[in-house]
Parts: sequence; structure tokens; C-alpha cells
Amino acid sequence: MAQLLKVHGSQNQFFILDQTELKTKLSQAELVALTKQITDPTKGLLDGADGVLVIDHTDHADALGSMQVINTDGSIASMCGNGLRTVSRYLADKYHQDAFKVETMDSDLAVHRETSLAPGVPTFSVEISPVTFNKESLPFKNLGGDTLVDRKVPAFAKDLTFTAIAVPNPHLISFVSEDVLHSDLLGRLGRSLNQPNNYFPDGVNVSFAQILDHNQLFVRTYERGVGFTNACGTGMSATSLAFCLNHPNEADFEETIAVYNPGGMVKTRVHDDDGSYHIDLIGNATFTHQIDLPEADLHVNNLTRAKISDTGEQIDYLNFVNNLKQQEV
Ligand SMILES: N[C@@H](CCC[C@H](N)C(=O)O)C(=O)O
Repeated sequence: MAQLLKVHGSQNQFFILDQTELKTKLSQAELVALTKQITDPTKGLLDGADGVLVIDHTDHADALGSMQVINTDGSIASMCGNGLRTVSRYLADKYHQDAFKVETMDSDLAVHRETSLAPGVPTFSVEISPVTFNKESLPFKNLGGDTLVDRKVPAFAKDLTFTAIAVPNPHLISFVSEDVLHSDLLGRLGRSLNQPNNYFPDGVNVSFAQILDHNQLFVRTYERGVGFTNACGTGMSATSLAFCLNHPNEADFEETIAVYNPGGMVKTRVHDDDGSYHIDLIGNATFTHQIDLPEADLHVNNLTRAKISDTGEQIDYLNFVNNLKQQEV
């Protein structure tokens, strides 16, 4: 039998597949086919998900494993912050270690177990880096400069300013009013920049942020390869950096920033090492279900014999979210 886990970070939902536990690893084409099927809200399992996180062996020093991120549409992402927390918990439990690195597409990232955000809510901190702003690394074009930091882009919206940051997956960020946050602009912009367009040839994750207070944000994201998501970890990290850079009187480097999102809340800490930035992303790593199915079925993308068991962890996560709401009232 093979095993998958249904997991989430701030209710950004994924399936975890550990290739090292299989007799025969899935090929890349099989992984993509499985992702498109299992994450589909109607044809998949457990109302689908935003992607699949594939764990494999690594030979990199200090790393316990590697993580590949496959978005629900089958595209590959260089990073996933919420997903990395859940992969970190999986590897921490498997190898009985609380601090180590995980190999991702562009870099080996330091992760560690953190004090729980709430009872029964396993919590991990993950490094978000490398951070770049140049148009080649995002990539972007036709935006009138080599970087885009707190600048108006009338083609995107008349009265808003935008910041583009790669962490290393690409993010476009704007600080907006509550009305704009809940308008249809984010969806329209996200959709148009994630089909063939004149600005972001590889697409881009688009986040709108509302400043709630000093070192406090609410962030909503339209994700590349996914659409609207409950939360985007790299998006909230990139937005925290933009918060420190563009609103220096309202946000502090090296201090904890609370980032609320439709799926809950995470904490970030933005570090400035002489103009080179990295971010700590701290939040839940919840396993909601275990799925057992014959390994042969995974290879042919047949989910009909999957046996699903509930871990019971979601109740504790929802208590954590309900307590956040009570604190806000
Ligand atoms: N939800 C993720 C980001 C997933 C990748 C993204 N859709 C992309 O294509 O860059 C996160 O938590 O960071």
C-alpha cells in the first residue's frame, strides 16, 4: 500500500507524496497527472487542494529531503511557504529532528519546529529566500524599469502602487483599502496576469494587503497555477518585506509581523542583512487526513480504492482560528 497525506498551512491545502516510500517512484508525467486529478475539487479526493508536495531523497549537506511543488494546473512552482512547513513537519517526525534544511528548486532552506501557535496546532518556521527584485528573475517586462517597487502601474489599476518581488517564486503586491481588498479587482488582475500577457511571461502570484495596525496585515492572494487560495505563504512573506520597505513607519524589520489571511494567521519576521533580505515564515503545519491506496493505482491515477482516515487535527486548528476571530471582536 502507498500513503498520501492531506495537509494544510493556513488552510492552503496540499497532498504530500513521499516518493522514498514507494517501491517504484512516480515519473514526472505521472506526478503531474496525479496532481491534476487528485487536487480537482470534483474529480479528486477530499474536495481537492491547491497542489501536491513531492518529497524525495537529497544528497545536500544538512538537508533531510527535497520538496517539489506542483500547482493544481500541473505547473511547477520553485517554492511554497505554507507547503514547506507541512513538509518540514513530515520530515521532522520521520527522522526525529527538529531543525534541518530542505532542498527546494533554487536553494536549501533552514526550517525548525516552533512553539505551537495554539494547543494541538503543530507549528514550524521556514526560511523564505533568496529574495530578488530584478526584472530578469521575476521575470517581468514592459513595466518601465529594472525593478518595480511601490510604483503606479496604470495598466493594472489607476490609483494603486505595486511592488514585484521574487522569493524566488514571483509575487506582485499592492497595499489597498478594505473596499478594494474585497472588490473584484484582485480576481480580474490575477486572472489576466496568469494567461498570456505583456508583463509577466511566466505568470505571477498577486496579493492585495490591508494594513490593520503596526506590524499587522491582512493578505489575500490570487495564485499562479491555482486561483484564489486561503493563504499563500511566499505571498505573505513577500508582502511583509514590501510592508517594511514601503511603509517603514508601520512595520519593523527583525520584529514579528502578524499576517491574517482567509485561512487563519501566520507570523513573519523580515531580516535585512545590508540590503540582502530573507524572511522567517511561522505558522501551522496541520495533517488532516491519511490516504491509503495500492501503489499501482497511483501510477495509473486511479483513486477509486483510496481509503481515507481523518486525523482529528482540524478541530484544534479551527479552535485556533475561532479564537483569532474572538480577539478581533
Ligand atoms: N501557496 C504557495 C505558493 C505556491 C506556488 C505558487 N502558486 C506559484 O506558482 O508560485 C505558498 O504557500 O507559498
